[in-house]
Amino acid sequence: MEEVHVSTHPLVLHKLALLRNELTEPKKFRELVREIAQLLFYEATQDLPLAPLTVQTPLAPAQGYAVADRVGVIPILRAGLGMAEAVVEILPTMHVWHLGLYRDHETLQPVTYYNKLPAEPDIDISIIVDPMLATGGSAVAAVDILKRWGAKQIKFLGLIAAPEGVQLLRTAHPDVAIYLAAIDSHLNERGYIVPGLGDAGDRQFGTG
Ligand SMILES: O=P(O)(O)OC[C@H]1O[C@H](OP(=O)(O)OP(=O)(O)O)[C@H](O)[C@@H]1O
Ligand SMILES: O=c1cc[nH]c(=O)[nH]1
Ligand SMILES: [Mg+2]
Repeated sequence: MEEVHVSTHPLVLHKLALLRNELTEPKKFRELVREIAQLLFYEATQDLPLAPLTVQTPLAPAQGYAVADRVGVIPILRAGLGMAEAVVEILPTMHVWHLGLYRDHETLQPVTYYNKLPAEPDIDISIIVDPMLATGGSAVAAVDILKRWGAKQIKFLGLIAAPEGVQLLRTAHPDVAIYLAAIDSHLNERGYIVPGLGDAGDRQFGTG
């Protein structure tokens, strides 16, 4: 069973409070999503394998390292887009494969509307990014799709989860490590995380 990592980093906690604030407007909200995603990505990539290499400095050869595995980020549209752009800034060699899933407002079940994965997996580590892990239906569906595709090592990177979503994802896919900024109290009757931050897609894109 993989771990659930909930960040305790002061910068993450500081920025998370700003992100939750209902007065934070979309421009600032997108900036905070980007910054928190980068901090969590740093934590989620602590175990990336390295290959040694030699570089020539202006003075002498120096021992260095390069990330050895091919890493891919899979944003769940729409809300995962800002997180994907943020992590690619840190590791520009990453491939980005988009998955479109939305949650039906009545049934709360995920509906797949876009899948841009290539025929064969071309990455060693797949990192799914989506700010909200609510019922967990979307995350489980995304992992199902990646596993059917042939992905071996999968991580989930989110901002805020409900206990229900963490439980569902861990039960369905115990081999997926989960990285979060917070696990909140519960889901309300409409499937929203409480206290959460509202609708992450709407708050990033000014819709809703
Ligand atoms: O854990 P779940 O209950 O499946 O809910 C989480 C999903 O809901 C949100 O997406 P939404 O359906 O609002 O789509 P959007 O990103 O296009 O706004 C969120 O970004 C997750 O993808
Ligand atoms: O609280 C929630 C739950 C699902 N999706 C969101 O954007 N927010
Ligand atoms: Mg939404």
